[in-house]
Amino acid sequence: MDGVVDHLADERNKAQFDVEEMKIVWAGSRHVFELSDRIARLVASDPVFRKDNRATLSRKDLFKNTLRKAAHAWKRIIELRLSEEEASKLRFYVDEAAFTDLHWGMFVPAIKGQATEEQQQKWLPLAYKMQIIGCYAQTELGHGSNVQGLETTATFDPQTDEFDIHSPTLTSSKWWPGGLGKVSTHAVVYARLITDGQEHGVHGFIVQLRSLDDHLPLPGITIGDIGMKFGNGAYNTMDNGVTRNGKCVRSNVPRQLIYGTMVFVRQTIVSDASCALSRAVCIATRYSAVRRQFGSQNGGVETQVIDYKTQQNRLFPLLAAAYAFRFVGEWLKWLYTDVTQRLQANDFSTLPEAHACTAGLKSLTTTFTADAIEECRKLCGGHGYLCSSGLPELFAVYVPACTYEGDNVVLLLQVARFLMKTVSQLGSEKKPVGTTAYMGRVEHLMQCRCSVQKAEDWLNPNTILEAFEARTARMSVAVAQKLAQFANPEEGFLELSPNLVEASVAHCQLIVVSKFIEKLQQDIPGKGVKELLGMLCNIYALNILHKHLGDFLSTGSITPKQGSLANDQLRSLYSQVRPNAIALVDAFNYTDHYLGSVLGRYDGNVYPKLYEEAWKDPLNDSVVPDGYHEYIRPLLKNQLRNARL
Ligand SMILES: CCCCCCCCCC/C=C\CCCCCCCC(=O)SCCNC(=O)CCNC(=O)[C@H](O)C(C)(C)COP(=O)(O)OP(=O)(O)OC[C@H]1O[C@@H](n2cnc3c(N)ncnc32)[C@H](O)[C@@H]1OP(=O)(O)O
Ligand SMILES: Cc1cc2nc3c(=O)[nH]c(=O)nc-3n(C[C@H](O)[C@H](O)[C@H](O)COP(=O)(O)OP(=O)(O)OC[C@H]3O[C@@H](n4cnc5c(N)ncnc54)[C@H](O)[C@@H]3O)c2cc1C
Repeated sequence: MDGVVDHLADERNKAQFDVEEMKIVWAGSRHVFELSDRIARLVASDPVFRKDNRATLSRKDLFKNTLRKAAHAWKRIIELRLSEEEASKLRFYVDEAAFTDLHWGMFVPAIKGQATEEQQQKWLPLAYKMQIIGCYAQTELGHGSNVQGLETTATFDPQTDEFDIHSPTLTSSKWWPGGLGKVSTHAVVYARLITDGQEHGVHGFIVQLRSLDDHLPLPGITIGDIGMKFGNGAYNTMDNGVTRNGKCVRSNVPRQLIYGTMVFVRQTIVSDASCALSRAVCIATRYSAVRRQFGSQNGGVETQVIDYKTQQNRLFPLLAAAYAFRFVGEWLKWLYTDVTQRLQANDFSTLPEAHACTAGLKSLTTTFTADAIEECRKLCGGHGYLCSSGLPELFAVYVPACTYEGDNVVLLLQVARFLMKTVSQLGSEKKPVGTTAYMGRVEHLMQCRCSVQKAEDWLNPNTILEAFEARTARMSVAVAQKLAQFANPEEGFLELSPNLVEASVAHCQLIVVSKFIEKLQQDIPGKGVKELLGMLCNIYALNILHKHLGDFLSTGSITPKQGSLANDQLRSLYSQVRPNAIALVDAFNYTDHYLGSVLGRYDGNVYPKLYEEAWKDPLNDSVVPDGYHEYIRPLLKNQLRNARL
């Protein structure tokens, strides 16, 4: 910040905690912090990675621009001999959805997780060196959620020792896979395996799509892009493909390993939610401290909008959620590592819980984050609607996360099945463990009473936990009892699906709250860091309690008076967090390049930069617009003539 006026300096001076230590907590470790910081600066200082007005580029220019950046990123990765961790951070900070996300995020993990040793030895070195580019081709025009309903077939031909991959209908065309449309040379294609005329369910097959010489589709394969998507720039940097297939190579793995890839990808999506959410919150918080409206006394300065309690009530729960999602993401990563080690040893016992946790938390965090980005846009008033705020593009890129890698409602229904199974096994030999261990105390949770008598009693983590556990246990048992009244359980499941989804949401919220509380039990160094995190944890939990008061009251988990005290405590927490708000978003350590927002600039110098940015719009290239002579001038002349008549 040398030589630059910091308009947010007063705000930064108010902080009551050690921001540098909080940066380490946010990053996860000093090593990750230092690595991220170095790579973020490297990307920000490279002119090729500049984010040149993506919103105003044509689809073709946008796409070519993305190819250019992806090629440059790879060049830098090779030149600088970056490690896998550094390379992945570099792609993250380049911040442009591209085929590489799918190559590294799905194609490589699918091979690692599902291919045999021999197949890995053949394909992984090629993929690691990007001598082939891969995508993940599961979804078809006719089926996405219903994986068992996929129509593409893979028929083994013993004569040629090959699989014949066939899309027999229009609806069996692979439709949506990222990177497939224009770039990928290979794909992991999901198809129904047929051998000796017998079906063996859906499996993944590595298929070469394009020639490695001239990039033309191989014989029998038709490929293209599926067309423009939501938002002008945004996700349109990505080619999403449609293809109908011919022949291929081979694979045959247990079904559970296919599941392992989905568990992995959903886990990364949860971590990504905390990134997208913190980015939007950083923009809205900094701008809320810069923006002033009303409240001027005797010609003095007006009130910073961040000081309005309504602004705090909308913004601070989002800030708290960013931290909450960060910590639950860390835990989920641990869970994934654990389940992977078990799968490798043929132990599938923890897979159902890992599936329920990743599916549920993917759903909870992406739904919340998509809504929160839009809320941040509104928190920035009119200027939030400008592309230069960074928020419209962030929303457009982010919102499909509610759909891809499993529609969020479909995923919550998976959690519901797991919950119902857990409830049905209560009282049997099989004791609930892990995230459902609380169900083991169901008798207590069905009748316990919340002890809160005054607002501060809500600061006790055990009180919060028990209220959340009681709410979830009671909702789950109530819906299980209703289900039991149906002669046909599947019919009951369909009929009661809205209640089941609500119970699943409650269960997932409980996981996030409990993982935040567990985080606070760790040794966290730095002046005031733990205290601030404690406040954020309480805001996260009490805001949910306030927003879902109906659940807590209807299950009798708390009384109306206790609900009202929780809200009083929330307001008090907002006042305590307020002086720390800017420092709490500084702890994300985002560069201005990554934020891509005039409103969220580190130095808070918003107005001159907004003005400058506006003049860069191509519409301002000429003072008199194109079309004046054709459409405006004749109109004005006609009006003149009419007026004279
Ligand atoms: C690229 C990496 C992502 C990085 C994120 C960061 C992003 C940053 C920038 C963003 C920019 C670009 C990135 C773009 C990324 C886009 C990626 C998108 C990729 C895709 O969308 S790929 C397609 C994904 N498709 C789905 O997820 C389909 C959803 N459907 C299903 O998962 C399932 O079929 C189901 C609905 C869950 C189940 O259906 P069904 O009832 O038919 O059940 P099954 O017969 O299949 O199963 C029965 C049995 O199995 C259990 N089970 C199901 N799934 C799993 C699992 N995953 N793991 C473990 N167990 C599973 C199920 O519970 C049943 O058990 P039971 O018999 O009851 O005991
Ligand atoms: C940007 C983007 C990128 C993608 N990338 C890839 C990729 O790389 N590879 C790939 O293979 N796929 C990809 N997809 C596809 C994606 O995985 C699917 O779109 C997703 O799984 C949802 O499936 P669907 O489209 O069939 O939705 P549908 O299942 O048709 O959903 C439509 C509606 O029906 C509801 N619904 C469906 N089933 C049920 C049920 N059982 N009970 C209650 N309600 C139900 C849903 O909640 C939703 O409201 C991508 C999609 C997008 C948007």
